[in-house]
Amino acid sequence: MKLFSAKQIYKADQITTKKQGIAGEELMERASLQLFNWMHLRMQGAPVKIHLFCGIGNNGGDGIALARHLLEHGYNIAVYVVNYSEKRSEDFLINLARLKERKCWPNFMNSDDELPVIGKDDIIVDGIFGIGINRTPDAWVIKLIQHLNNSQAFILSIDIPSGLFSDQSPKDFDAIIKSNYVLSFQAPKLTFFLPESGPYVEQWEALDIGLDVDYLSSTETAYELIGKNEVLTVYRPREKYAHKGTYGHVLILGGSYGKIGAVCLSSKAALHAGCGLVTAYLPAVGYSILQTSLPEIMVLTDKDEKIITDITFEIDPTIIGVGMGMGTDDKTIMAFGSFLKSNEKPLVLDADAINILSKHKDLLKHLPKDTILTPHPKELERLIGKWKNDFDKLNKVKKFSDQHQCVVVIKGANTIVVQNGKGYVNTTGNPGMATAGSGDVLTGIISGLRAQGYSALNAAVFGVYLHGKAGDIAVEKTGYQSMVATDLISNLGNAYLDLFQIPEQPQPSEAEPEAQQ
Ligand SMILES: NC(=O)C1=CN([C@@H]2O[C@H](COP(=O)(O)OP(=O)(O)OC[C@H]3O[C@@H](n4cnc5c(N)ncnc54)[C@H](OP(=O)(O)O)[C@@H]3O)[C@@H](O)[C@H]2O)[C@@H](O)CC1
Ligand SMILES: Nc1ncnc2c1ncn2[C@@H]1O[C@H](COP(=O)(O)OP(=O)(O)O)[C@@H](O)[C@H]1O
Ligand SMILES: [K+]
Repeated sequence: MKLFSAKQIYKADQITTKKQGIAGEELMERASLQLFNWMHLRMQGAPVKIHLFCGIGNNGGDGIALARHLLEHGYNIAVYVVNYSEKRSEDFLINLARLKERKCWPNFMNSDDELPVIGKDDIIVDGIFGIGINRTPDAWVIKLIQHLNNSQAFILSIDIPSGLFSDQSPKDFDAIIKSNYVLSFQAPKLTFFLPESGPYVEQWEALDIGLDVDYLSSTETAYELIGKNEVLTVYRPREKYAHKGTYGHVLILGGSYGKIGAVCLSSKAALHAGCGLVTAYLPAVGYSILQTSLPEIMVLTDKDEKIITDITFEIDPTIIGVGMGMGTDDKTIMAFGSFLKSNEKPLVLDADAINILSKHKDLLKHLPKDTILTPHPKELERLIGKWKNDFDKLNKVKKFSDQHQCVVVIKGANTIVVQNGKGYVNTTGNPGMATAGSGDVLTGIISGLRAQGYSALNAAVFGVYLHGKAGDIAVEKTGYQSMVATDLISNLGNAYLDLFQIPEQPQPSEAEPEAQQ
């Protein structure tokens, strides 16, 4: 699903009204009817108090139009106009007049007004600011936002939580509505998925308001949301006459004394991701551990007992995954440096391989094109330096990936894969995955996919999706706290199977007569 910028949404709005020959207020009417239908379906006329807080722009206009529909269906509403500017939008004014015609008089709130009492079982509709916010709100509006956040009432935001900017980071995090549910027009916004602003969106849903389909489908966006539909388009089916050579040979290179487990996890994950062969290359101490615990995996050892000191081998792998548990001993750095200078195989680099690159930036020029790097936030900071906020981080990563022609996997709650100036935002995964070794599993999965012939970008995007999906399936049996990295590997098969599961269709109830032929 495309993640449009505010500029693109305004453009879609313009093109839609022009092509469909409708006025802006008709589009607002469509939007507010969608909001109303969503609420009415769930509330079925329940007499719960609904407080609608509306700004003076089009987001407020949506709120005022929604208030009219709720009123006409007998809902118990209170409408407030948050009067933060004199510049009211035209469509807001049209809808305000329509509401007044129905004898509903909003409460006009100004800076020195008392804050309204809100019960914790009430519902708040947040239509204060939409994607048109362009500066930090005034202090009294921030006070109102805080008051709503502290009310414990359920908050339903129109389009975007008020105070969040769709394409940049807010400066004041006290000035943002903490939404329980966001009904976002046409598509969600990138900001819903970033670590700083994501916590303001508990749940979201996109409402189709019929924006021009040609514009939406032909417009390139800087970010895309990755779900099942998107990964199904890259999935490569297994062929009947295939043999293990068809699916590539992964070499997993890493480990040090006390961290052999990292190599075990990556190697096993690569195999479960479907590659034909896996060899692990690790310090001698790891030999028996690997051969005993993972009989399907071949092992090569360094001459050193505890660390990697020399990376040379006779085998011909399809792709090499490096860095898990490897350490940053001087001898390992030397070995990794000379390996990079002579290597021509595609690479997936994680953990200490990234840490070494961060300290020895001269080595970056030896990365083969399309190398995949999978840093967690600390490793990323070592690699690209500190960032001011999430948007600054994304821009820095795009620059780094362009400069070094690589794919960067920004790991986190919504992992984002970056290549060629575009970001792919993953939707699977859960906090149970914040556990030792889950990153090692991801490197293994991506390496396993790359070996099977997936492009670097597709291996990263699909690998991140499968990893998260395996976590989502695993958590149903383990719960968040007791999930461990091995559970991700055990559920990788289920994650593959889930790709082809069709959601169950609701069955007609027995009471309903069957349709006549
Ligand atoms: N195609 C779609 O998706 C459709 C979208 N629709 C809806 O339109 C919404 C966008 O509406 P919008 O452009 O009128 O902006 P909105 O967010 O209501 O802000 C109002 C104005 O306030 C101002 N302002 C900004 N920051 C401020 C601040 N801190 N303190 C004080 N003032 C501030 C600023 O004006 P300025 O003062 O800068 O001139 C701004 O213009 C969108 O989110 C969706 O709900 C639907 O109606 C149907 C189709
Ligand atoms: N809250 C979360 N939601 C979803 N995924 C998460 C969350 N926390 C961590 N993960 C995922 O778990 C993995 C952790 O990687 P990493 O920190 O490198 O672990 P390790 O070094 O222990 O192997 C990443 O793929 C990350 O995206
Ligand atoms: K809003």
